[in-house]
Amino acid sequence: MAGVSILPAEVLLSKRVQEMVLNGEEPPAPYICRDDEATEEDFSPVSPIPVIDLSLLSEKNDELEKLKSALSSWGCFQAINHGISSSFLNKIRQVTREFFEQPMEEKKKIAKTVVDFEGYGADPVPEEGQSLDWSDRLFLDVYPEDLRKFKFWPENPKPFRNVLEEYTEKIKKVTELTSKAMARSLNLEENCFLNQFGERGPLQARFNYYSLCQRPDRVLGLKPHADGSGYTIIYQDELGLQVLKDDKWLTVPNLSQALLVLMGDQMEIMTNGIFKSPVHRVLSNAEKDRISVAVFYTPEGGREIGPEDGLVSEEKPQIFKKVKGYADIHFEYYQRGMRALHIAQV
Ligand SMILES: O=C(O)CCC(=O)C(=O)O
Ligand SMILES: [Fe+2]
Repeated sequence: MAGVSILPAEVLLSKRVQEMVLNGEEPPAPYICRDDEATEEDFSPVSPIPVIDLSLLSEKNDELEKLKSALSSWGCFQAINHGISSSFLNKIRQVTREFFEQPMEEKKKIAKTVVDFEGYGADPVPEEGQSLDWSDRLFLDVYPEDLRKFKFWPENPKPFRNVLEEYTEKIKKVTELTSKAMARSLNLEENCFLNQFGERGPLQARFNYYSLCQRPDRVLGLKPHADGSGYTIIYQDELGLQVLKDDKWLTVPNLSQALLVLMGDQMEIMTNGIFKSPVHRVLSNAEKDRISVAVFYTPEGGREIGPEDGLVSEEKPQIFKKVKGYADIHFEYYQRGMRALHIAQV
């Protein structure tokens, strides 16, 4: 292979993918993670991920049943009528795109190091042998408000900060509505999941920029993983996200008004395995760049979470035990390219 890179991941991760693309560089070896011939499957038609109308979930009706079925089989659904207008979603899209379009010097004002989480850059360096993602990120803690570190919030584009503050408030409402509806769909007291998350259950926003790639058959925008969150709410502006279902990669449709609600491992634990935390990944694309904004909703770190009592019985034995600090354990495994859910198994 021409131009095999001997640069260690630390060095590569201190350089932005967007810079390499602008310089016309081919993906260096640590990014190469695919030599399969999966490209035909890659561009398979979008899949029938259930669409749930959040405005219909306040009553007991078919929509609740649909929600339960979606989360038990797919582990995700496309939420519509979630209370965030398309014009506001457009604003989030615009400030995200404008942020990444700025010159590198501007973005580097809020650069993170390769060991940090918050700020602009790449994920922390994974364990040796793990491939790198063909994407750049801006990661920010957005809730609770007193945990915001404004030194990492972009000053430009100017509206970024206000738009993100408003988006956080709106997403917080979506999590309240969704958490209650999920509980009711399982015949549980509606606040049970919210109580497990805790009042200060954090929201973290990850703005992802997936640059064009001339070798989409060799790299991934984001490697296969399941989220360590309670659940994650994703806005995307182009196709690329795929969910693994019955051993097949299925593309999440790009509905302009929808938000994808995707279960993380901690909801799988809290529902005693009824809701599934799906493995997902993001493809690279040679023709269209892509942004997504993923907001992770996670139980407070110091709290013990576990299966709801109402979901455990003689017929449905407890399959997960109570765990604390799961997100950190998840991350350690993620860095090794592994899932962590087994550590919570009984
Ligand atoms: O970019 C996406 O659509 C998904 C992002 C994602 O899975 C993540 O940030 O964990
Ligand atoms: Fe994810």
